[in-house]
Amino acid sequence: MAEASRILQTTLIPTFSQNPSQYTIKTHPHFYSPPLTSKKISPFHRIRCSISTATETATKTSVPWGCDIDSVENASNLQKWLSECGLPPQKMGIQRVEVGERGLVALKNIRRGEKLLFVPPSLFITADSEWSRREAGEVLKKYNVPDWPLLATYLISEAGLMNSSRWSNYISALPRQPYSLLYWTRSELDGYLEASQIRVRAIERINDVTGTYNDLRDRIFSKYPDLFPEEVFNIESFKWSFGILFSRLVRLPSMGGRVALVPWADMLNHSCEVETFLDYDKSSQGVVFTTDRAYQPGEQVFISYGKKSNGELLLSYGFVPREGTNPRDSVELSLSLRKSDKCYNEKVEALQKHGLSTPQCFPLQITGWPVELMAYAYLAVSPPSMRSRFDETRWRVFRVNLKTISTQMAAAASNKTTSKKDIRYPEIDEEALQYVLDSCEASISKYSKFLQASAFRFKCASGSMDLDVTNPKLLNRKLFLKQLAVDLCTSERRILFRAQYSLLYLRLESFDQENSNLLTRNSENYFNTSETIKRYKKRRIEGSEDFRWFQKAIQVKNQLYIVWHCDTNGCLGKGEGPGRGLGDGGGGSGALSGFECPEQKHEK
Ligand SMILES: C[S@@+](CC[C@H](N)C(=O)[O-])C[C@H]1O[C@@H](n2cnc3c(N)ncnc32)[C@H](O)[C@@H]1O
Repeated sequence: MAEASRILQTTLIPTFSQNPSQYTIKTHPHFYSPPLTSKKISPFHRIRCSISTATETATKTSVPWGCDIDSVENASNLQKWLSECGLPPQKMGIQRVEVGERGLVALKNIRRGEKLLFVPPSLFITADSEWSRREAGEVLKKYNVPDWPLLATYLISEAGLMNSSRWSNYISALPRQPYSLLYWTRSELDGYLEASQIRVRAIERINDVTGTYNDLRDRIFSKYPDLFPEEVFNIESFKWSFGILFSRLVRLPSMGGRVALVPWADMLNHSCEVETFLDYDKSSQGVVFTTDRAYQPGEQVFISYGKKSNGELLLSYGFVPREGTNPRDSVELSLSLRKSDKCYNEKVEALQKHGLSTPQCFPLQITGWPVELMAYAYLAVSPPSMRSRFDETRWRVFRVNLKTISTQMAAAASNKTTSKKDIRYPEIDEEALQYVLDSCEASISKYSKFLQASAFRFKCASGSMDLDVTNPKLLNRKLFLKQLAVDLCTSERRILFRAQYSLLYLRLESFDQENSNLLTRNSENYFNTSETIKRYKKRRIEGSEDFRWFQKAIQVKNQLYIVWHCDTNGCLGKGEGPGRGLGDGGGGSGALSGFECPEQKHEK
């Protein structure tokens, strides 16, 4: 299934929430997803974002410029034109590729550590680029329009001039209609991405784009209709230009973080397996990247778009990497205070002091989560008797407790022995763990509901339609969007399963001192062997709380096994141990690496 999304890659929009949560995963200084509006430099931070995406019609219109997303012909013309304009001879050529539709492919042997591209600044499009219609540019500057809306308008202005624009060869090679989240209807977002927090971010972005366009129209375009005619400067063309910026704009660290469209360099596709990124090279005076692996002729050359989660990649670039290949993958877990909490208001205040709110999203990664998540959980479960400790001092105490928990988590993740004295938690620790577990479970069940329903519908659809999934043009739009959503939800649910497993492990450790030796000595089989269950039964009364926990852990462990082995590949491959499928880059040691399930033994 992930195959379809690999073939049908889309162009989507990146982060430009005006108040990004402090807990969003930091991104790489690369293909850039900055705020659309900047409070510092722009009067546009007042932009109205009340427009809803509730249009129920899928996009009917597309702009009259650009090309089909897989048109190599237009891209070859682009290369020819760029060479005439000073692009030096390249070791790569544009071709149709398996990953990303079009991409740059090695024409010769390329060594590791080699510098490639050398696109000179005269070929960049930046906020300072000269406008073919000078008066239009002057008007926008007079209104101090920030970089993003300025560049979006610039692109439309040049595109509208067709062949008389200096950039016509570049614009002709850009996709006419990126498969952008901007083109998803509200009901598609609600229906396919309900379980994922990406849905909310997509809606915010759509509203931001629409709000920005409305603001430009009301404040500027309507006053200069000759310079900004509505036939050209309309919401469709803005969706297009923002879609292009979101998926192609580059931030250049060596140019002080300047953002630019860099023709040719923006034909490179992303791989989670490389780390190299585009930057300006002062010595050669051009945009370059340095390969971090060798390529043979015919191989596609990749760069990294940054340390982004699968959700962020979908949001910004319209694709979901192949399952288990993104070591930076993360999922946002939403935590909130209970409305019935007697100390609700005091707790909200305490959260505010730390820049948090209710609900609050925290990124869970395969390797862990921010300490603030557990601090939040502590606060959420604190009884009224702890009222005096909701303040900052108490918050620090929470963090101290968290150190113990983090140590335990790390130990759980590497199957290492933990010292017994660390394992004792006060009552509230267990409650806090339970609170996070409940949130994980609630989130998992949303994902499972969607995935189960999708699996059923896919079965029905593929039975009734003869779908050629290798041809994007033949694939039904809805099936395609749903497949992207399935890929995303599958990867996000796996991280939640992992977190749930780690929490269960901790919970078991915390209230079963007696068995900690057994646990650490024999952790590989702790959740699985009948031997362990027998020992447990001997020591514990069946039906006791910790026995129930133990059963639950086995259940989760089995779920994980199924998810990692059957969901993705549909088979249990030799050497595909659970640690592998967790996005640890294929070499990391996941909490479950080394665990063996009966099925796996059988497979071997
Ligand atoms: C900077 S452009 C790269 C060039 C693009 N393939 C083209 O033909 O114009 C970014 C877009 O390429 C596609 N892309 C990049 N990396 C990809 C990947 N690993 N898998 C699928 N699509 C990818 C996505 O559509 C993304 O929005």
